Amino acid sequence: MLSIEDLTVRLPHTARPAVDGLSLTVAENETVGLVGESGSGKSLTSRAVLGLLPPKAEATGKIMMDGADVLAMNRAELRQHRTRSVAMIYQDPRAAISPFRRVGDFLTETIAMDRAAAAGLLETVGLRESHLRNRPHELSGGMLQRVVIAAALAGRPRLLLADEPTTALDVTTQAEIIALLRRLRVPGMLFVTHDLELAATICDRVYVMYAGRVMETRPTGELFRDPRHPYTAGLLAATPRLDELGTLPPAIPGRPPDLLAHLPGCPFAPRCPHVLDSCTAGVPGLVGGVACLRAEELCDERP
Ligand SMILES: Nc1ncnc2c1ncn2[C@@H]1O[C@H](COP(=O)(O)OP(=O)(O)OP(=O)(O)O)[C@@H](O)[C@H]1O
Repeated sequence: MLSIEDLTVRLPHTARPAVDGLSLTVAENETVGLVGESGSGKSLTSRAVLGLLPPKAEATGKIMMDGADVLAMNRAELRQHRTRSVAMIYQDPRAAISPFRRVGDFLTETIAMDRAAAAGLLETVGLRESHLRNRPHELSGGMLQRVVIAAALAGRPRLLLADEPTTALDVTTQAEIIALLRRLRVPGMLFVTHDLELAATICDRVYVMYAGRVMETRPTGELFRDPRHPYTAGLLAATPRLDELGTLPPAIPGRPPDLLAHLPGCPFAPRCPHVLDSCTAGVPGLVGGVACLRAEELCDERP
């Protein structure tokens, strides 16, 4: 359904691309995660799929959605693409709806549907027809995210792009929204999050991204049982676990590089506990879903 091939996005006045040669696919009936720390290029990637890059950003590569290249679409094609083909839900639902408009007006005017259809959609996302009369401040963050999801579903999109859709919500509401997204069964979903654990609850496959590049991509279960890239292993080790409350997990030392840093070789090398001189000599390609020169050797060393 979605096939991104060698996508590179450069922003003005930067030393390296914010998205650097990224390839990714989402097949029919698949939920795919795009996971990484802040600044790794996840949001730019999902915005590129919508054809919504910042002004002056230069994108190369291909973003094929059901056979059509998003990067080559004209305005009319993009409009069609953004309603019928892909829809996006963002982190903050309050930013998506004007505080002065009633839910019903938002759905019927923005999305051009009648009230009966709007009421039907609200029901689909677990709200009632009476919520059509509410203004945003009368609803909780979770209810408002349901309204935004209803709006995203209106054009019956093939692909739902969910960019940190639960990050602004409390844990219980987060679980409800995840359950709703699973239940909706949109034909395909790209789920963007910094939270590897959360990705595991909903995604079939995960792409782990760092400094604009894919570090590791494998089916979710495998990635969790047996992370092969030192970055994935670091992210997993840094995730707080419910059964170990009270102890802080070890964070990956250092910080992700900014876009002004030149990065010869593996971008994770400066933070990697297994770095060798050869790691900075050239950029490692993805082999068996892992972009690490030492992946096999490290795997063999493990107990
Ligand atoms: N409009 C913009 N103008 C300038 N720089 C930008 C813009 N959008 C993103 N960037 C930069 O591009 C890089 C990738 O950003 P992006 O938002 O895609 O990362 P992310 O992984 O989604 O992180 P976060 O979770 O913090 O949003 C960052 O260094 C960011 O500062």
